Amino acid sequence: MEQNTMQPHIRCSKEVGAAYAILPGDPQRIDRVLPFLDNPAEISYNREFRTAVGFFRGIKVMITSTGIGGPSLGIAAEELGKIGVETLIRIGSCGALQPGIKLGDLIIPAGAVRDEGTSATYIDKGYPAIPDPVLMQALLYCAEELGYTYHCGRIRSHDSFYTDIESEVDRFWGEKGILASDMETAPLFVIGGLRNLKTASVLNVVVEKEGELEKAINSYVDGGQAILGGEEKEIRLVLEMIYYLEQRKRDNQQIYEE
Ligand SMILES: O=P(O)(O)O[C@H]1O[C@H](CO)[C@@H](O)[C@H]1O
Ligand SMILES: O=c1cc[nH]c(=O)[nH]1
Repeated sequence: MEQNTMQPHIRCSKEVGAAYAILPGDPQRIDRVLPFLDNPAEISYNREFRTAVGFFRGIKVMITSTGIGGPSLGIAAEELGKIGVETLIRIGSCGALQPGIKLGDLIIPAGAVRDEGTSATYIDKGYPAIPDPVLMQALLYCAEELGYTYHCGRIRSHDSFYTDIESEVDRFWGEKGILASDMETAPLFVIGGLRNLKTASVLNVVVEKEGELEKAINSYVDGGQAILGGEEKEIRLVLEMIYYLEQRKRDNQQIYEE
């Protein structure tokens, strides 16, 4: 498919001209990113895929929601790659699997257990679900600079919420040192690796370990303060990281040209 072809699901083409895409699951999270940007504009909304563009300190970014789960994340990531996006960073929510991780803390995944179906349709489970190392290093640096509480380590991406064994499964992975669960990070990392896209993820904790899942997610939707604070931090962190990367690129170019 030609790169400038209108993509069937995200309904965007190469005309957008952004190298960076920020990926919330929830289309409404885009409303909380737009106040950080200059000249923000929504450019498409089809199914769960809502896209807006804007500028952060002069850098063009697009924000595309991916919906819930690996299949729709996979469609969004593939179509974004086809229109020339090079770097995809998820801003998601997650449930903590370790004690001491609090609502609104940030998780920076260094890898993800591939406990979902989408990435398995691409390649054997032995293929690692890991972020781009440069992006991860930049996220850690910027989180330190911003003074945010974060936890970096392994997470798990899953496909189900309400099976009869959810709590046992969570306990199992918690005992293996897994920090948190979400549904899209592993397929994002795997598809990124296979398609030569740079990927990373930042997750906001919306359920504490063995917390009441439904109550906690209702509280997020209803505007729970700690959780919304975490969301604002993940947005700011990712934007600062994009700026930091662009500054570094510019400095390196200057050194090269001198
Ligand atoms: O808040 P988002 O980014 O959608 O992420 C999490 O929330 C959804 C489930 O409530 C899943 O998509 C999960 O990964
Ligand atoms: O356990 C959880 C909690 C929030 N979101 C998820 O994807 N999983």
